[in-house]
Amino acid sequence: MPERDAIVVGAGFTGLSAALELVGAGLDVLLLEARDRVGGKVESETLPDGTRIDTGGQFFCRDMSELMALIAENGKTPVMTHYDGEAIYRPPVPPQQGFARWQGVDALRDRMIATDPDDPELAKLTVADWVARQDDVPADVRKSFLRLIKGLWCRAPEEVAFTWLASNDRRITNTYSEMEMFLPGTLHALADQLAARLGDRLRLGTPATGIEYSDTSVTVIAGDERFFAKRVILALPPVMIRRLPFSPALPERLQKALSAWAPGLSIKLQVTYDKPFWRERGLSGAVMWHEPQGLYACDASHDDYAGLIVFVGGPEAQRWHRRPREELTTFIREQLSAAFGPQGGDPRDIHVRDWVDDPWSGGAYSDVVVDLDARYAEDIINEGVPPVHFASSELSPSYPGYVDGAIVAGRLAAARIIAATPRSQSEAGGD
Ligand SMILES: Cc1cc2nc3c(=O)[nH]c(=O)nc-3n(C[C@H](O)[C@H](O)[C@H](O)COP(=O)(O)OP(=O)(O)OC[C@H]3O[C@@H](n4cnc5c(N)ncnc54)[C@H](O)[C@@H]3O)c2cc1C
Repeated sequence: MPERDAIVVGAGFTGLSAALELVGAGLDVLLLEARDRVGGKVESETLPDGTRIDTGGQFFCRDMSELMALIAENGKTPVMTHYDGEAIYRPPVPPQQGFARWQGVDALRDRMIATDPDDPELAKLTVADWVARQDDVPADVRKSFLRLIKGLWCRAPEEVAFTWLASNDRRITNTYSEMEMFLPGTLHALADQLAARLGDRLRLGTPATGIEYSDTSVTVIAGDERFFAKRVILALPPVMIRRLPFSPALPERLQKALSAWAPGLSIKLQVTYDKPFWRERGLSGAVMWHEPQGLYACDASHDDYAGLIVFVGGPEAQRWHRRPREELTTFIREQLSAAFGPQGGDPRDIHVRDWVDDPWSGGAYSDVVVDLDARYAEDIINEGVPPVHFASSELSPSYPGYVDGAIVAGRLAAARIIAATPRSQSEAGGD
């Protein structure tokens, strides 16, 4: 049987970045993807008016250097997210009070980041436990912080492990808003462009259904087919890795590390209007909901397209996932009408992408650690069991949970394989 240097499973930004890096080093690589498209949690759809929209990952900022470089290399030009004007707070508060509240949330985040990772007092706390202990902080700031966790990490703060969140946040170092810009032609189009460089090294519609491994080789089973390689990178989020059967079974500590994670719960809605009417009223289009918790809206207009994105995260997303779609769109119309007046509740179109329990992503925006005993889960997964390697945005040393983190994680996993591959071999392969 022909044995490749490496197989990469999963063609999100992690897998695409890993595969391109390996090909660049001259290795013989095959990338297997379950879906009939690449991009993973970066995907797109076309609205009835012909506008292509990102229904998954979309935004970035100039601090995210790997993604910025990739965008530039691929000849794409970002547009700035429109933030001029006042944000709306729901229920309403005077803008200055709302701003002060968010400054308080930022300070609380800084306090979290500054905690000692080795403090045994913190080891068994959930995020909600830790916030409850910050009793010198005003109650509305603490509530907004919890709202942020639901909206950004898409799980109840009563579940999320505090030391994991603090460690995660230490690696998210942007000074500009992470939603500073986006690509008008979609970020997903960039994933397509990367995939095109792989040619027939990419196989779509080929879900891995099992992994067999020894010290020196790996077999990836995909239904009736078997693919052989010296090494494999499973470029999948932890919740998706643990669905795969391994033979022999993974070491117990690795199984425990993989089971420490829960998928995020999120729904992304794209609400299209005839024009960005809020701008005429001096509004930015951003809406921060204190209640219901886990909702956030921002302006996603560009060129001739006018629209808002509404994110629903955490328990609120779980609740709507179980209800009929029409009830969700009615609820969103009501929320936007309450925020912007009747025009807000009368959009031209509402597109809904529900990521809760997604069959190939598990959830979104990323997996989070909910096992309070799993302090070293990321290190253990990153070690892997060579020749089986693991990579995903969640496991990145920078911007975990973001597309930039996925690129970094994929390249790092590829670097481990390249380092372990004899030099003559990596020089002999490739294009
Ligand atoms: C709604 C939403 C909004 C987001 N917003 C942003 C944002 O604005 N900015 C930002 O930076 N990030 C954002 N993110 C997060 C970002 O998209 C992810 O962190 C990143 O794309 C993850 O990349 P990945 O390659 O690690 O994982 P994934 O994208 O999950 O890729 C894993 C791939 O593996 C495939 N797969 C799964 N199981 C198998 C199998 N058994 N066999 C073969 N293939 C398999 C999947 O189909 C998928 O293609 C958002 C995500 C979502 C969903």
